Amino acid sequence: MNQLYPIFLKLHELNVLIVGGGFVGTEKLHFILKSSPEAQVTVVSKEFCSEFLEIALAAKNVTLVEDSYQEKYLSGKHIVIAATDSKEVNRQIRDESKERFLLVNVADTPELCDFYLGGIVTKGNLKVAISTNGKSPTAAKRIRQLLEEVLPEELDDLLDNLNAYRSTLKGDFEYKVKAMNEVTEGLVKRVEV
Ligand SMILES: C[C@@]1(CC(=O)O)c2cc3[nH]c(cc4nc(cc5[nH]c(cc(n2)[C@H]1CCC(=O)O)[C@@](C)(CC(=O)O)[C@@H]5CCC(=O)O)C(CC(=O)O)=C4CCC(=O)O)c(CCC(=O)O)c3CC(=O)O
Ligand SMILES: NC(=O)C1=CN([C@@H]2O[C@H](COP(=O)(O)OP(=O)(O)OC[C@H]3O[C@@H](n4cnc5c(N)ncnc54)[C@H](O)[C@@H]3O)[C@@H](O)[C@H]2O)C=CC1
Repeated sequence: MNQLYPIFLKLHELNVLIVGGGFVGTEKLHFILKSSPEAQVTVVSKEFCSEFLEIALAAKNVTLVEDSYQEKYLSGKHIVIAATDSKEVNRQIRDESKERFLLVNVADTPELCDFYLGGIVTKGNLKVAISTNGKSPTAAKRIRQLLEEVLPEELDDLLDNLNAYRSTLKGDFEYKVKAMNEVTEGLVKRVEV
């Protein structure tokens, strides 16, 4: 059983540190920005690969620091992603993050992660996050691609309409729950064949 608990973070209001601007750092930044284009991210790396720079420089709130990792870079951060190619440096980042009670992801070592990044599908206001419990990141990618294709764009109109209806409802909480459940009943009804 997958016992991870997903939460939806306001990365445009939190400070993320990524250490390592190579292949893995690029992948992580790409998917963070795809889901949260205004995420506030600082990236510390000895060097940055060209794909990384392309993505980072086009983003709104990404700050680059060309340096070796030092503990001082944890200051003011909420979330840390260690993506260097050195196990020792990744371990140091993890240990120093834990001392500060920061949430940390070590891309190459699931056992050292407080959280995993997942496959993410966004359709307007709807967001679906996919986790395979670290069993197969490639499966998470494929399921993400599948859902991106099958979930209709109109789902966002549905959410807008439901939100408009919700704000017209007068009455107590119980009444609102009943009204919202009634109007959405058709969404989960099996189609009779
Ligand atoms: C545990 C986790 C920790 C974390 O990184 O957060 C982790 C760990 C590792 N990934 C590895 C490899 C690959 N990762 C991907 C892709 C993705 N990896 C992502 C998440 C996660 N990867 C977390 C678990 C998520 C879950 O529960 O499923 C995704 C979903 C999200 C994201 O990265 O943003 C993103 C797809 C995004 C998308 O497309 O939507 C591909 C495929 C590809 O790139 O095409 C490969 C190559 C093929 C393969 O190995 O499967 C390795 C081996 C490294 C080595 O051998 O050196 C490890 C380490 C290990 O498992 O030991
Ligand atoms: N979780 C995932 O999705 C995946 C994880 N991995 C693992 O991730 C690790 C990183 O691999 P790559 O990104 O391909 O390596 P890479 O060599 O492309 O990038 C490493 C980056 O870390 C930087 N760096 C190294 N030491 C540093 C230090 N002390 N301070 C700051 N920056 C430093 C380098 O300058 C470079 O930019 C590998 O151990 C690999 O096994 C690999 C593939 C997928």
